[in-house]
Amino acid sequence: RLFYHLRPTETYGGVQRPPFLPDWIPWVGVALSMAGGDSFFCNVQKKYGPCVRLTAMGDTRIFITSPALITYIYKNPKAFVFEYKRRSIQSLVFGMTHTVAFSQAMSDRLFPDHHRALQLVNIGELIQKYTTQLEELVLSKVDEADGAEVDLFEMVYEIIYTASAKAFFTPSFPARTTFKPFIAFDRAFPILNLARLPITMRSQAISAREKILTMLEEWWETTTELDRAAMAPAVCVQWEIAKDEGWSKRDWATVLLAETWALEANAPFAGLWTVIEVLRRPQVLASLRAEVSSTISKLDPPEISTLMHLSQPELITLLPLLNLALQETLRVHSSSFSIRVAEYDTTFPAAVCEGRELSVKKGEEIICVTRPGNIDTTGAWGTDAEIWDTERWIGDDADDEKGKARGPMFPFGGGSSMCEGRHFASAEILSFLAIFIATIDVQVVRDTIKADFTRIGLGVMQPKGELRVKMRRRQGESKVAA
Ligand code: HEM
Repeated sequence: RLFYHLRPTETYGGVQRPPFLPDWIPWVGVALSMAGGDSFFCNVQKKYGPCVRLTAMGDTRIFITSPALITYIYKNPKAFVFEYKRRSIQSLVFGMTHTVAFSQAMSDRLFPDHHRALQLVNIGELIQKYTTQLEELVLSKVDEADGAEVDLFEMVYEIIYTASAKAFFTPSFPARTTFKPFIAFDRAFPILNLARLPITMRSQAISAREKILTMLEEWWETTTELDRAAMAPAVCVQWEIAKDEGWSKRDWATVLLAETWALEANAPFAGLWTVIEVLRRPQVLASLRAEVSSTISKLDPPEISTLMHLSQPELITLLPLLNLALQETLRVHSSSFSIRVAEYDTTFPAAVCEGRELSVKKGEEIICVTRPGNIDTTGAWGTDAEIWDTERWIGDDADDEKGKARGPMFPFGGGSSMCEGRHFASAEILSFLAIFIATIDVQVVRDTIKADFTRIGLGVMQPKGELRVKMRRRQGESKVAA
């Protein structure tokens, strides 16, 4: 630190550069501190401001933590671009051939067509397919458990994984056999993403990826033309491009893997965290149950199935409390790094940088660290920002006497690269929560669940620990059981 303070202030084009944070471990830099918990970025922000340069795992990049600066980045998509990173992740992490990942077809067709296919107007049927799968799975799993002790974490993850994968990729998708290999690939994701790690240190992670790619490739070979036509619109549009461009079977499998990861890496954990938080608060559970029951009673027929098959906007309107519980989960349990690359030399204006301009060089990577703003107890969300509390959303605005402090949050990123799957994800999680709350009685036996900070920056955080429960179908819910 002393060394840092003795260095003259660095400038570029006459403008001050973002301060460079010192570190002591060559190459690894601050990576270990970063993965140690929330205090790292909170302390950095307090000491050096909302924009710093850090070295972690061989890369020096700009990290920004203030909502004002993050919003500025999202509002300037021509200056700060995600596309290059999206292509390189497709190649580095999912294993696509470099020439295909950087081909014209990706930018001209795949990215825009995929974006369109996931818009709200195009996912109605997909949501129906998902909820049909989900309903069957939830009820059969709970009947199977029949009061015996189970690991709720594993059960919920497997249910959402299976229902969403079968909705996207048709019931032919081998959810049962790919489940564990997919988890192994997901665990390998952070290592695969380290471009500068020597290949020998990435070999285990690459094997995990190759295993799931082979399974996806072999499954695709068994699908019929009818199956292929019944895939989610987002899959169909990409398959058309793969055929037109003559991509290899392996490259096509990497597209399927990227789709599976987008689908399964965040949403199931958002559902799971909401269940965990609700089970820890019996009063919240009672209010949510009352909301779901009262909504079901007004439907025709008055059954959980009718509720689950509503559209995403209808679910949000009819289940406002449940939606607030989900929003609170996204606030407290997400940790996203939204990555952009500077297209040209530019300057962050003083107005969004605590009164001083900071220069950015062409090609530099900028990481929008979205979490500190959500949980900073001295920030916009108030002194209890670290606590999951649906009450903070009640009331018209932050000044309302019932309402608590509220600030901005970016669980789905922002600007032109905002998450394309957010509408599907919201319907997916809400209908899962509705059926879980309406149909199941849960008795928690052991809850040692905590957040795993080692996966910082990858979206909804993953839980570690155990959630052992006993569960049964709720008594007296004949309409539901029907
Ligand atoms: C709770 C669930 C989810 C969360 C929290 C989440 C979060 C995010 C975040 C933070 C980004 C980066 C945005 C940015 O940098 O501005 C992103 C991008 C993306 N997400 Fe999601 N996501 C979720 C579910 C999904 C689902 C279900 C899909 C699709 C099946 C999906 C598809 C995508 C795609 C394609 C992108 C890249 C967008 C682009 O480059 O333009 N996501 N997501």
